[in-house]
Amino acid sequence: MRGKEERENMRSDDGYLPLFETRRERVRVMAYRVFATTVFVGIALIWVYRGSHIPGAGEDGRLGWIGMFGAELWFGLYWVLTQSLRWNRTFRFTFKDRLSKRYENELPKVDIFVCTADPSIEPPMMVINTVLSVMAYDYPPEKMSVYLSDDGGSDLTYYALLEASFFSKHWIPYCKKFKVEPRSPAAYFLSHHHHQSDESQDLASIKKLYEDMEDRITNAVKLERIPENIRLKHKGFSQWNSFSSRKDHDTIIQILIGGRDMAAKDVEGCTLPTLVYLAREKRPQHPHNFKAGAMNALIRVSSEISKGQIILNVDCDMYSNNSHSVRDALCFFMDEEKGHEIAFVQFPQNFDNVTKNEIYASSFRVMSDVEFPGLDGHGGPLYIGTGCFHRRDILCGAKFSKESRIQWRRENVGNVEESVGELEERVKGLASCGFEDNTQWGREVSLSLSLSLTHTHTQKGYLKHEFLPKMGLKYGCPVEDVITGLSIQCKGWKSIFYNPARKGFLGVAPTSLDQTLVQHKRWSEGDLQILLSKYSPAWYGLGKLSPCLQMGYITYCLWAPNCFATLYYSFVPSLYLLRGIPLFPQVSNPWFIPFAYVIIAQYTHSLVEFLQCSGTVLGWWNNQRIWLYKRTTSYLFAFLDTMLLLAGFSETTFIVTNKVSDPDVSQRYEQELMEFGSAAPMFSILATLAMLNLIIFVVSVVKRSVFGIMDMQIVLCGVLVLINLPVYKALFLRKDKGKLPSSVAAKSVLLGLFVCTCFVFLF
Ligand SMILES: O=c1ccn([C@@H]2O[C@H](COP(=O)(O)OP(=O)(O)O[C@H]3O[C@H](CO)[C@@H](O)[C@H](O)[C@H]3O)[C@@H](O)[C@H]2O)c(=O)[nH]1
Ligand SMILES: [Mn+2]
Repeated sequence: MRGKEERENMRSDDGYLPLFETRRERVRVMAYRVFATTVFVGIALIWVYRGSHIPGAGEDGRLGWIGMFGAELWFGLYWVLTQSLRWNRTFRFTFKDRLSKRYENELPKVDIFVCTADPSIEPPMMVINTVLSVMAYDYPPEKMSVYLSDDGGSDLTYYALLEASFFSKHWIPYCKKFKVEPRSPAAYFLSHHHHQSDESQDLASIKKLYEDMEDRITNAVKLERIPENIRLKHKGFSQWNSFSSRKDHDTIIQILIGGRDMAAKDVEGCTLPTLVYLAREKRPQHPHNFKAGAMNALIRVSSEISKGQIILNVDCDMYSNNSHSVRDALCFFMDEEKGHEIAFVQFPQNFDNVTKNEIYASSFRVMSDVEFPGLDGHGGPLYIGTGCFHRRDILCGAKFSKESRIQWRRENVGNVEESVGELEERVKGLASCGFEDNTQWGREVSLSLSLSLTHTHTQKGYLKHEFLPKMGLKYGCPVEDVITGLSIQCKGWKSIFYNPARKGFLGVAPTSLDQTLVQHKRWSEGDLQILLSKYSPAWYGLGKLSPCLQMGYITYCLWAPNCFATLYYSFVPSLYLLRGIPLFPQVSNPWFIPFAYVIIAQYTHSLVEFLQCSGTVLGWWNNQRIWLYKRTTSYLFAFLDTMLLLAGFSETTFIVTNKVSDPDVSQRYEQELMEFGSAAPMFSILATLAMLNLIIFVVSVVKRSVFGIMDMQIVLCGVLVLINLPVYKALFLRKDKGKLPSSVAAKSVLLGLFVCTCFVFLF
């Protein structure tokens, strides 16, 4: 691989060795650029053909033709945008040995934020496995603090964390002794069947401890309450005495390990990382701003307890799979030459429950292996929420200046005399829901919100805590992460994408079609809102981001509007087939060549790219299906909802993804059987489109002699039928609970027939 890549800064002239290295592909990128140019010529020829062959007024198919022209213009222009992601792939490599040689005694403090929101769909056992995995990082424990933000305000989650704090005293020394990977106990026990003999004794006993803890927690979860004896033993539970509901309660905070009192030691006598539970105050009349609100409360609370200069954020389902990730991230931040420009280091989102052929396209392979390295070549990837290291000062709004260098100092925060109890009382106010009124925290995303917010900085606590120019994560957008990262990059900061061979984080991907589509609706809706907001990469980013990075952002922001061209393509040519009106050139026509070339070249390229990202052929095919489904449902709904939001008829929501599923749903997931199981409106759209194409395909095959001239239209219709096979199965053949209900079957058949009949006879 090496010869083909250009390697930067191996060693500068003065003999200085950098902490990380950057490699850019050269040969491959050049080859790709040539290929892309030929595809572009093809696309341009298609446009020329469409533009020069529009049927005259009154002729059959004029409207349909103009629509095709519109769709192909859109597809072509969108394709141009996506080229930015493939133009300059860049890969990063770290030198952790150099880091420890130079800085082992001056490593900065790191605060780790884990967010959870609902114990019923984010089980406490999963949450504490994530917490334990990050507590066990290979990093000086006295410099590490782990905060769990619980938007569910659940005493069950709190109880689980309390149990985890005891278990960590055994788990962390065990991990260090045997250099365990991964350091999430559940994942470790699952993957470790073989082990050395001297380890097996220890393994058996630590496993026993874990399972006992698991029993206690799952029992409490089943009972939905904490056993009385435990409740009485730990004073922390008293904070739930005044609790009325998860939407209405005081701040609950508990420093379980550490803080001022560094007495907490593990069984080997080593210090443990600080561990804090936080459920910020919630009141029904106060918008809580979802994850962004939780993160901002964490930023403030941690600034009084530990004030780590580096902040790592993970979702509660994303355990650390690599105990060196903190050191990897620091290699970027602490690099003497380039480190001071870097605002955040984003790891890819990987999942440990993706099946071989990823039926819901949830592995994001191409995104992690192609698109994000591509963005990294233009100034840095997007911030995508979990698995991201930030510099605290920048996350809080620091401006970029070329000269500024970072001081990696260890600060002692607060008053050393203060007891843990006093400290807890003091920081409670920082997590109250009124704290941010009249401050710059999370300020405006424009849209509807911007008008109602004022920018005065008069609140006392605000000034007192020196948060004046600081802001944190942005509110009002369902993808708080992307918009926050964008605003940081617009200030001139760089970001880094780091994708090591041993994955940094592993999470839980959705296991049903419904969840996948809802998640993508949230994402595409949020991205579209960004495009229309004050921070639009198109306008606001002008001159602040490199043009290629702007294009990269816009590709994601245009997910939602993408629905129209795809919807059009997925039924209009088929309907015209029924009427015998051709919308594509015949095979014998020279204009057929650009169509054939673009389609074949693009699909071959996408397949090869997917295989190079270690996917399977069937996985690629499944990806195409989900691509179609997202565009015809999630994106459409996201577009409509955004319009309603703009018109002031709806509010931003955040539907948390379910991380547990019934055993039979899981079983079908393992078998890669698509899970429908409800009559959701999105499924009706999918089923109707599928039925429509099936009906037309059958009719046109039967009457093949009549329609023989329209090969491309038949092929398109046939491919749509082929890709929809799982839908037909779910409509008519399956008996299990994951099938489509018969009401959807009836509706889609009737609607399909109705549309076809109307089209043939009425127009
Ligand atoms: O009111 C809320 C809602 C969510 N969360 C947490 O936010 C995280 C992400 O939620 P999830 O339902 O898992 O959404 P995903 O679509 O998987 O999340 C991706 O997309 C989100 C933006 O849409 C980002 O916030 C996430 O970091 C990113 O991983 C989870 O840990 C939740 O517990 C909260 O803390 N408070
Ligand atoms: Mn998630």
